[in-house]
Amino acid sequence: MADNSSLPWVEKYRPTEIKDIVGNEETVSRLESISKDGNLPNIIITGPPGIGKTTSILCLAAKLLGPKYKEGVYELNASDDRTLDVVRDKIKTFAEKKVTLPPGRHKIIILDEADSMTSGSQQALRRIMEIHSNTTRFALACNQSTKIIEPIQSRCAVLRFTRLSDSQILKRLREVAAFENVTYTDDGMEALLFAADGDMRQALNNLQATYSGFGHVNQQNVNKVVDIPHPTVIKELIGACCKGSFNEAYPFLTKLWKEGYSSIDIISTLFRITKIYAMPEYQKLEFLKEIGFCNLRASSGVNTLVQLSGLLSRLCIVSENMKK
Ligand SMILES: Nc1ncnc2c1ncn2[C@@H]1O[C@H](COP(=O)(O)OP(=O)(O)OP(=O)(O)O)[C@@H](O)[C@H]1O
Repeated sequence: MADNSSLPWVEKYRPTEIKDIVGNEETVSRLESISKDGNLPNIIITGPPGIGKTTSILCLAAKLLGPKYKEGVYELNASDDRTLDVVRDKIKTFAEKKVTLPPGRHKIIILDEADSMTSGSQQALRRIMEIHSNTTRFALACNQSTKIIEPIQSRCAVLRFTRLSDSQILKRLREVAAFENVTYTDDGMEALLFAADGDMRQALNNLQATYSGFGHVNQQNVNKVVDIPHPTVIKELIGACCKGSFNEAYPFLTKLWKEGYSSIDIISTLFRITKIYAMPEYQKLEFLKEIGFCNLRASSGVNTLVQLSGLLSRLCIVSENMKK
């Protein structure tokens, strides 16, 4: 057996069979039926990063082609050159190559992050797709299907993946932790889930980074590894705003600012924690509204400490008004 002890855990624990893919049950069951009847259409799998899109395609290709996988699959990753010439050249050459496959099976071309390809490359792809439809199928993974040109979209079955739930990620983290003899606390796992925000790759990477850096996974160690504003600091900040105390809230903001977090980092963590923070419904709605406006300004380029301070003051005013 190959020694895979030095592999990153995301690779070591990458599912090799469709049934082991966590979450997105409906889409995964469609892949399962494609793998059984063997009738693979051209497909686009779309959704946020780190949730199993590429893994699903690899599992499907392995199931469909079995021992012919090496000969019958051509994978071009985002890190490979995928300029117009390469698409015309390499992909076309593979599509034209004669490979003897089991009856009813097709060669498969896998393109990761297909939405990062230029529209010229995509146009070339579309032609190849058309010409070689008898022998070759395409499986494209992307974050945004809208960035794939219409003519390709209309030739493909589009399968959507969504972020994984905390409980789905937690179950997987526990399994991996057990295999790797990782000791952890519940708050350590919670911190991993919060930082991952539905991204399994991120969760596994942070689990491994925390364990290899500190030998134990607890909240404190996870927060040293993950690069998001410290949730405890944000909670304290929200608590101070709920009391209507700007003077108490402001030092938490300047602490995060000095640590180098951007407005968007701070606002998005503020948003996620406010959503689950225990406070009266009306106050939460007002907080979320203000955070939304601030996010709008920050994403249109107005991302100064003054803006964020203004947000704090508005949150405090909401809380003060509620006391009346
Ligand atoms: N649904 C899942 N079930 C089990 N493991 C998963 C799942 N999603 C992600 N992983 C783990 O995360 C790693 C990365 O997953 P994958 O490459 O499939 O993500 P992706 O959705 O294609 O992301 P990207 O859009 O960034 O390419 C896998 O090797 C696997 O270890």
